[in-house]
Amino acid sequence: MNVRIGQGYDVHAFGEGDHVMLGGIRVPHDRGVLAHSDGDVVLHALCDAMLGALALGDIGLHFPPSDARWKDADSRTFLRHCDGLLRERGWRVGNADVTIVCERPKVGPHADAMRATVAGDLRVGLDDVSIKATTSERLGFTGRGEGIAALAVCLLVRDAD
Ligand SMILES: Nc1ccn([C@@H]2O[C@H](COP(=O)(O)O)[C@@H](O)[C@H]2O)c(=O)n1
Ligand SMILES: C[C@@]1(CO)OP(=O)(O)OP(=O)(O)OC[C@H]1O
Repeated sequence: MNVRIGQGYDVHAFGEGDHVMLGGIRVPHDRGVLAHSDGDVVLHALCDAMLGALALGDIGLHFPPSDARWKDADSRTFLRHCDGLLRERGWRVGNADVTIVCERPKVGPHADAMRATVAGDLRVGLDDVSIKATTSERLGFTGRGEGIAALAVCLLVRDAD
């Protein structure tokens, strides 16, 4: 079996709003995020990890913020598109691991719903997708509640020729 690995990172600032989209799930919060799309840092970091594993550029290359088509877009569209790019080259996600960094909202109660949504979109098993969270102990921009960040690592697999 052939393997490739990629990593991704994304940040969005908090702004006015009543929810944040994380891993395709609407998480109630007293803030929203500032973004061109729905601002889902989990899916953006994951897309970048998937694209990075095959050196296919990054999310901004495939979905430019200058393109009005992606205004308020559902980031699951990006995820499914990236999955298609991998699969048409013979690859699929082996497993992915995401860490969300924020003081709030509390991610734990929503993590399994996010995993199920992502696993469904990637057509992989639930156990192939990990989504977890940490605070930054009130340090830095996430610690001050100015924004939310996510880091993703993704292994791609392809059956040997
Ligand atoms: N936004 C968050 C942050 C953390 N968690 C959970 O709390 C645990 C403790 O966080 P520390 O930063 O103090 O280590 C963490 O392991 C997560 O399980 C969360 O759900 N949402
Ligand atoms: C997702 C895109 C879509 O235009 O815009 P944003 O929602 O602002 O998110 P970002 O993480 O900055 O990635 C760039 C863009 O591809």
